[in-house]
Parts: sequence; structure tokens; C-alpha cells
Amino acid sequence: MSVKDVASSGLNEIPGEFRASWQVKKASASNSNGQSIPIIDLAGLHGENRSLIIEQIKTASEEWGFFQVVNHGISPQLLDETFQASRKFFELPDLEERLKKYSIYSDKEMSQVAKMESETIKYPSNWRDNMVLNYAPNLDTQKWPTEPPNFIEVNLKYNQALYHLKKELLDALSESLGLQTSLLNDVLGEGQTTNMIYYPPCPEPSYAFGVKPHSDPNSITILIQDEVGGLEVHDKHGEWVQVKPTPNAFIVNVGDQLEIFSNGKYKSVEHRVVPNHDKVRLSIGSFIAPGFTTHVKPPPELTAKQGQLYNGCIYFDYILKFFVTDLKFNKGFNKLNICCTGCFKQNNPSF
Ligand SMILES: O=C(O)CCC(=O)C(=O)O
Ligand SMILES: [Fe+2]
Repeated sequence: MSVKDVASSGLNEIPGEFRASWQVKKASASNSNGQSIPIIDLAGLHGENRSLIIEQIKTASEEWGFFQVVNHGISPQLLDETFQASRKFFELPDLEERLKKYSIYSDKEMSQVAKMESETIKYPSNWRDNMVLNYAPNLDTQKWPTEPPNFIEVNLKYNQALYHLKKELLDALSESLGLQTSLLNDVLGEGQTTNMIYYPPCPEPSYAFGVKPHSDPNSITILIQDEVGGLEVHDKHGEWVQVKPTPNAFIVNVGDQLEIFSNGKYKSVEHRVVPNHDKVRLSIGSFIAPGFTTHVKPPPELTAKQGQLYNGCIYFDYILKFFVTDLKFNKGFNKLNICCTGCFKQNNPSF
């Protein structure tokens, strides 16, 4: 059953499958020092504001691993249309069947991973439904939902716009690390997978997770949320801080591959989603990732001072470890020792 169907069956309590054994306290939008997730205005990124904006991106990435961007060049109208198409998709009848049909893992490799995931991970389930659209490098709109009728058209436009924005962001991040402008996009920017998420209202929001605490395994994530809120970030003092819903803003966060590539200068921080008692929440997150065969390791420019703090890693090996082991929820996650080229495949010959 879809989580939406569970939620709309008139329960007063959440079923055990979704229940956390501890209470989750909802966070506010600033920490006890009064600090909140930075909002960066990208207007003038290609003019005289560039160095100032890059400095802000650098500070936000070092201090938080998360920031929001406004004036990013994607029209509010396109954002609106994309949210509407997503909402309509989740509100069509027979959602469960549709989610199965448009399998969340449409790549061959990823379906193997999904199988192992379901066999090995025993955590309370996320209080959400989601559907993934692969955009790059393998665009195959035949696997995208055909209803509502404008779904493919709108999501193609959205993903094209996002693909442009991710290059702008990776270029700026590259410069913020003192690297040649296109280096990050070349190494970390090949893949784009867009995750549409529907969080139904939850009868006991303080005992459930929309998404459990995790860090993102990819390069960077570019996400848009509606006005409901619920995304929380674990800050460097150990406090949870809410990402304040900001109209038409994108949330950008550092993923594990950028942490590795930056030799730990930028951290991929834990975040979670707390459900809402009364309202549906929608978010659309685009995971930007290296190609599966890309070897991600810090470049010499970033290891001169401190040495290489992170081992190199083939992205596919990393993803397998992420899904198959406790890595997914950071248990025993020693990022310094995480990878040795090919070791996962050697230990798991069936892959
Ligand atoms: O819905 C959100 O705000 C965040 C979702 C998320 O963290 C994820 O899908 O990795
Ligand atoms: Fe995430």
C-alpha cells in the first residue's frame, strides 16, 4: 500500500512499521546562537557580484553544508507547474500501482541494489511516497508517467532548467574551492535523478520520520520544497535546524562525493524530514551525481597542505555500500576509510 493510502485510511496511530521508538522534537529555523541556514542571492552571478557570491557559497558550505538560493533564473511559473504536475500524479487513483509501474529504480544496476536494500535494512519506513525520474546520463521518458497528461512535458522542462542550474552551482563551488571552474561539473556532475516526494499528513508526527536522518551519497542535491516545511539539518553544534520554507528558493546541499572530492573541506551533513499533522508536503529533489564508473578522489590542489584525507572511490562501489550496509544511516560510517577501489565488487562477486 502507498503511504498516502495508509494515511487516508483514518488512523489515529501510525502503524508499527513506521513508528520510531523515541520522540522526535520538531526544530525551529535557527539554532541557539540565533543562526539559520544561509540564503544566497544569485543575482549578478555573472557580473560584478560573482566573487562575493562565491565567498558566500564557500562560507555556507564550510559552516553548514546547506544553503538556499534565490534569483537562480528558473521561473516561478515553471516551479508552480512542476509542483502541480507532481501533486496531480500522487493524487491520481491507484497510486500504489503507478509507483510499482514507474519503478523507483529503473536502471538495471539500481534494481539489484534495491533488492539487496530490502533484504538487509530493517528500519522503520519513511512516512512518504516517492517516484524517481532519471534524467541524465540516461534519459528515457518512456519510463516516466504519462498522467497527468502534461507530466512529461513539464518535467522535461524542469529537468533541463535544473541541469543548467547544477552547472552554475558546480562551477561556483569549484571556484569556491580554488579549482578550475569546470572541474567539479566534469567529475561530479554527470548524473541527474529527480525524486518527487509526497509526504501525507501524519497522525503522530513526533513518532515518525518523513525521511530518517541520513546524508546524501551523491555530489550535491538541489531541492525545492513547498510552504509546509519539515526538512531539518544537523548543524555543527549538534542541533537540528529547520530549513525555512522560502518562496521559489532552491535548497542546495553538499553530498558525500563532494565531501570526498573536497578532501573534507565541505561536509555532507545529516538531515531528516519531520512529517506534518495536518498538511500534505511536497518536495522535489534532484540528485546530482558522478557517473557510476567515475573514480572520485581529492585532486592534488586540495591535498597539498593536509595530505589526502579520503581514499579514492568508484562511485558505483560507494552507492552499493551506501544502500547495502548501515552506511545509509551513518552507523559506523567512517568516511575516511570508506573506499578502496573495487573492494565491494571483489567481496560480492555476484555483482
Ligand atoms: O524532502 C526533503 O525536504 C528532503 C528529502 C531528502 O533528504 C532526500 O530525499 O534525500
Ligand atoms: Fe537527503
